[in-house]
Amino acid sequence: MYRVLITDNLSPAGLKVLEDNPEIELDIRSGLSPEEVREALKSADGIIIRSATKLTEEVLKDQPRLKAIVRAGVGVDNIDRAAATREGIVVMNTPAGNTTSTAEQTIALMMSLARNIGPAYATMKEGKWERKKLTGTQVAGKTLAIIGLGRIGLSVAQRAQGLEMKVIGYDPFMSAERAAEYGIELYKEVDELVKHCDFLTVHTPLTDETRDLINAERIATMRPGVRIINCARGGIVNEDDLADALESGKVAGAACDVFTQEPPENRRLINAPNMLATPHLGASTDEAQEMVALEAAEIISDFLTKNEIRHAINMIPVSGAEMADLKPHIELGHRLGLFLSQQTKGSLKNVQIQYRGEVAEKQTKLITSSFAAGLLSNAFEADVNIVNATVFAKERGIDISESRSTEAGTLSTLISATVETEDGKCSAAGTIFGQDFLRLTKLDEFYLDAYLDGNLLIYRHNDVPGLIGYIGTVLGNHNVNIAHMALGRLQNQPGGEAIAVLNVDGEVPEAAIAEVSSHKEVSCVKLIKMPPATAPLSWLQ
Ligand SMILES: NC(=O)C1=CN([C@@H]2O[C@H](COP(=O)(O)OP(=O)(O)OC[C@H]3O[C@@H](n4cnc5c(N)ncnc54)[C@H](O)[C@@H]3O)[C@@H](O)[C@H]2O)C=CC1
Ligand SMILES: O=C(O)C(=O)COP(=O)(O)O
Repeated sequence: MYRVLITDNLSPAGLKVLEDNPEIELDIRSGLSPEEVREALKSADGIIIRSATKLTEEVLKDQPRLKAIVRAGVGVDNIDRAAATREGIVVMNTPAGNTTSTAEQTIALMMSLARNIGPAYATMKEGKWERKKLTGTQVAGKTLAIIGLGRIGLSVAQRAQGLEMKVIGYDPFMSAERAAEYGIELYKEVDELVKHCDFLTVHTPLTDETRDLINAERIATMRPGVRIINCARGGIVNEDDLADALESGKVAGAACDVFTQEPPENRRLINAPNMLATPHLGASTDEAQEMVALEAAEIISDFLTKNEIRHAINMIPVSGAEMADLKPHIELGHRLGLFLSQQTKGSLKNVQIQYRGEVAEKQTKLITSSFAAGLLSNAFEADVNIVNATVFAKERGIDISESRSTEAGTLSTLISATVETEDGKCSAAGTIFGQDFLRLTKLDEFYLDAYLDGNLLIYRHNDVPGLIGYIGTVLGNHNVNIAHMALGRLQNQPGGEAIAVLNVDGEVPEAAIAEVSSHKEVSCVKLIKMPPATAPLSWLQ
């Protein structure tokens, strides 16, 4: 049974999907302190949040059970993404469900600013009738500047065009041709754009580049009487600079749905003249909430029960069907990594992985991550998995590169890995027989056909008669049963160097290893421990 924690208000439609899933148990709590969220997460496989719950590094640290965070909405700035990745937790969101509602909120705020709806209502409540003072401005024929032409920005553009506004925009990731298809005149510089508008709205995420994007310097270059709207994230428009500009009258009106601190304790901006504020209501419609809740519920269920990764922020997305197809390859990658971690000595420098044949057409990045997880799994106390392994490798200066060729060799699929340490190089290659029989097909320069599970006794030897009998007798004397044996000869030639990989049942006593090593034709004896064939990866069930 998977346990899903929900700490923010989620629409009943989404809750029902989860309640109806027999594999999921819900833990719904709200108003938790960060410490309480941390405690509650200890017994959760996944969590669904909106913008109120803050998943900081402290909250996410040491949460071995937690596998996924789903944000029922767009913004993930309340989640420490780097910390989640390090802890091996997948972060996913529901990007499209609240686009229309947030665009409508932006238009509603723009119209309210244009027609002084806020002060008109407030003064009426006070018993006043101030018609002249509250004369507004028409939006038709005016220019709206949109910064950030993503889902919401474009949706605002379409609506504004319906209101007969001219729309200009800035987005470094949008081409002028594509902007033109939406009837938007694209500016190359934000500094130029802000000079040419009557209304300005921001629809970017909050990043290092967008923090304080609208500041005193840029406001100074704007048309007098410009009106500014922020329905994206607090901090994209500098709050103090906006308050100054409202007080001076340079900005005729501003509307914010989002704030650097929510709820805002600093009331200066809220109390500034001609300021309209709403408490982060962009996505708060029945329709948007139902859509994001349903999608969040599906995402967490499909992730936990089918390994599907949808709308991931810190990983490559993969559908359930793709994951089912990838599963044996991910297992093989992991086992090759685990195998090589025990074969090599000295600190790791770099790793090269080569994908050949059918596997080269798949999401090899995930297989590489899985290989890295296997390679590093014995090196860390923390759980190393497909989400965090390459981050750990990078942090340790281990360079992992991959190459692909769809041209098949003798095997239809082949994953080969070479690990270089300060002590030298070691390589191994593997394939999949049938659906999911994993095989080691090459070890250094020796071709063979060995299992990749259980206890493997490996030794190098000279290819002489009688050796197999000797090894069998030694192991037999120590009550060790041989389940499978694979031999590989250098260039497949008799009488030269050879390697043996023996699958043995149970442990091999030190004395047996010493006896095998003592044979004059034998060298490099090693016992490698692999998981049983039937043990799936804990993060891939
Ligand atoms: N008020 C509310 O309740 C809601 C707020 N939001 C917020 O609205 C914002 C936009 O959301 P979506 O349109 O869904 O995201 P999106 O990812 O579709 O669009 C963001 C756009 O910003 C652009 N961008 C990134 N850096 C930029 C920069 N430095 N300058 C100009 N453009 C830049 C990107 O190229 C992209 O086109 C997000 O911050 C999101 O958190 C979203 C939903 C509800
Ligand atoms: O989706 C977003 O980015 C939002 O800002 C909506 O936030 P909410 O889910 O309403 O707390």
